[in-house]
Amino acid sequence: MTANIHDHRIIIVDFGSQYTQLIARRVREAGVYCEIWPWDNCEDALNSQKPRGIILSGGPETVTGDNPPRAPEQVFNMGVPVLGICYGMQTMAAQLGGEVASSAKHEYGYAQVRARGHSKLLVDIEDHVTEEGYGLLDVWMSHGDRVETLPPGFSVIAETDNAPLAGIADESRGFYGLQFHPEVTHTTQGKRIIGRFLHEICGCESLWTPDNIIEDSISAIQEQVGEGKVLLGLSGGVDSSVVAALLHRAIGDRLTCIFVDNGLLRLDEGDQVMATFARHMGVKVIRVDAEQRFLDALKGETDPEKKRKIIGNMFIDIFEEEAAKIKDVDFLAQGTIYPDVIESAGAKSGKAHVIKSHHNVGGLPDYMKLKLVEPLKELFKDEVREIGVKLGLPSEMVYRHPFPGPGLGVRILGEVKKEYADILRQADNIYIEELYNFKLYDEVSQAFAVFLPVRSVGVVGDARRYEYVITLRAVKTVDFMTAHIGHLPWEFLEKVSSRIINEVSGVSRVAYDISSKPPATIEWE
Ligand SMILES: Nc1ncnc2c1ncn2[C@@H]1O[C@H](COP(=O)(O)OP(=O)(O)OP(=O)(O)O)[C@@H](O)[C@H]1O
Ligand SMILES: O=c1[nH]c(=O)c2[nH+]cn([C@@H]3O[C@H](COP(=O)(O)O)[C@@H](O)[C@H]3O)c2[nH]1
Ligand SMILES: NC(=O)CC[C@H](N)C(=O)O
Ligand SMILES: [Mg+2]
Repeated sequence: MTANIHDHRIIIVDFGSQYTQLIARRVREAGVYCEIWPWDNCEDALNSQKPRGIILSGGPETVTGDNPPRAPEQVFNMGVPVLGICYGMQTMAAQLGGEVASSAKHEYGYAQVRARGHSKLLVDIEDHVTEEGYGLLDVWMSHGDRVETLPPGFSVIAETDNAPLAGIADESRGFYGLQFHPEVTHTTQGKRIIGRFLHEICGCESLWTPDNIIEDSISAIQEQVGEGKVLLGLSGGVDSSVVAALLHRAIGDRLTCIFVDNGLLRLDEGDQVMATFARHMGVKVIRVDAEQRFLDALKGETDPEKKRKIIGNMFIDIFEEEAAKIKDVDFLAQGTIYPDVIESAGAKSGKAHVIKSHHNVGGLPDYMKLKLVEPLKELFKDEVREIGVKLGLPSEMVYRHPFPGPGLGVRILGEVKKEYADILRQADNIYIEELYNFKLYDEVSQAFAVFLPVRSVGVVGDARRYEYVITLRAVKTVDFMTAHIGHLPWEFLEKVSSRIINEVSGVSRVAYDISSKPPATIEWE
């Protein structure tokens, strides 16, 4: 590799836009590494990281309010190009001597922008061309304020009827502002505009590719770990599996994985994890069969929160016991990914995080003195998946729906019993198998069956049946914080229902969960 993949980097200064992560996604997709830093805590990062360009995000505040968020002055003194988007453009204009005002005309949604002049940013990028030869862009807007007077040195590069200054630039300094949002897909030329800024204006090369990411993380791990030994909790989920594959490449048999079979896994999951990692990839995996311990600990407990705590604590106990058996472990690896980092740093840290802390290995006590190895902490989930495939993991594993650490424990309502877990495993397996058969698995974000410990009357072969209920759940979501129900076709649901009732003894009825989140959650407990 000639240049280091982190050398060509962009810093995104976050003013609290809902789309800041999307900006980062677009920059990464264009092959350029970037980090998001909040506007009031980005100065050290700007000084130490030497970005090749800076993007100022949008945000909910108004530039004309009292004490509005500001970009640190150094943003404009570093000699690198700056792209301000929406609030980012407004604050750039205000800070550099222009004027911004709240407008009576708000623009939300679709708008058509006329490109003016021939700015480096927009030239030859257009959806349509007017008779006079102006380029027209179909864009997405979301603002109430607008730039009224240009700062000295700036000219207009785009306009709409409502915002005569919809794009501004001082090309001699490489400063650009866009009132519309190039990061959203509704702005059809958005990718090209961002690519233009990164490659032609900032001079960034596309170094952020899966192969380079892998090569770079491997050398980073080797440097950090030296001759040390690493322990990893392997669940068979996407993140820990990719960490295992990376660490295995980096340090070979100095990696030990611990896979805990808690009796709350999906059908044959334990065997699959062992087959993939231990047999095919040659990774050292210790399988701890702890089904009975988990079932004993859960016996009689019906409260969802208490069940989660019992499961989480048992994971930690088992981890500690196993770690103590291995000599000289110095590091503990975790599958922390970039959204976890952003969420825990941001003001709205929380929900997703609290949920995960129930079972996460992050709860290990301090006295273990293990240092953390987190090779995925700069990556988004889709980047993690891409490098997983490159590392040779089976794509069914990499593109699997997420599976919560407490597993079937939160999908068996009330008390957990082995009998219930066995029924649920079979029903869930039929559901997932048919999702693949009908090519619907990738159409939903997460799908699973739930066991309801109530009985319902049925009739089979003229005989009465009085058995349990299985509910099917499927959701579509981007971030799992909110979710729509999956619209699965009736013929599919009919097939799954009939197979479950016919093939799984102990089930007399199948229902479909039609609750979105909020107000329901994705898991039932
Ligand atoms: N059965 C298990 N055995 C060992 N470690 C586990 C087990 N279940 C969870 N863990 C640990 O807890 C971490 C968090 O679990 P989580 O489900 O969030 O991530 P994941 O399983 O790696 O990926 P995914 O989100 O795709 O399921 C895992 O990365 C793993 O280190
Ligand atoms: O690793 C995890 N440990 C947990 O304790 C946990 N609880 C819920 N989930 C997953 O998080 C997403 C949102 O779930 P909820 O809407 O039920 O909160 C869904 O994807 C859930 O499967 C968990 N994941
Ligand atoms: N999306 C934005 O960045 C909005 C900026 C500012 N709050 C406005 O309404 O104009
Ligand atoms: Mg998991």
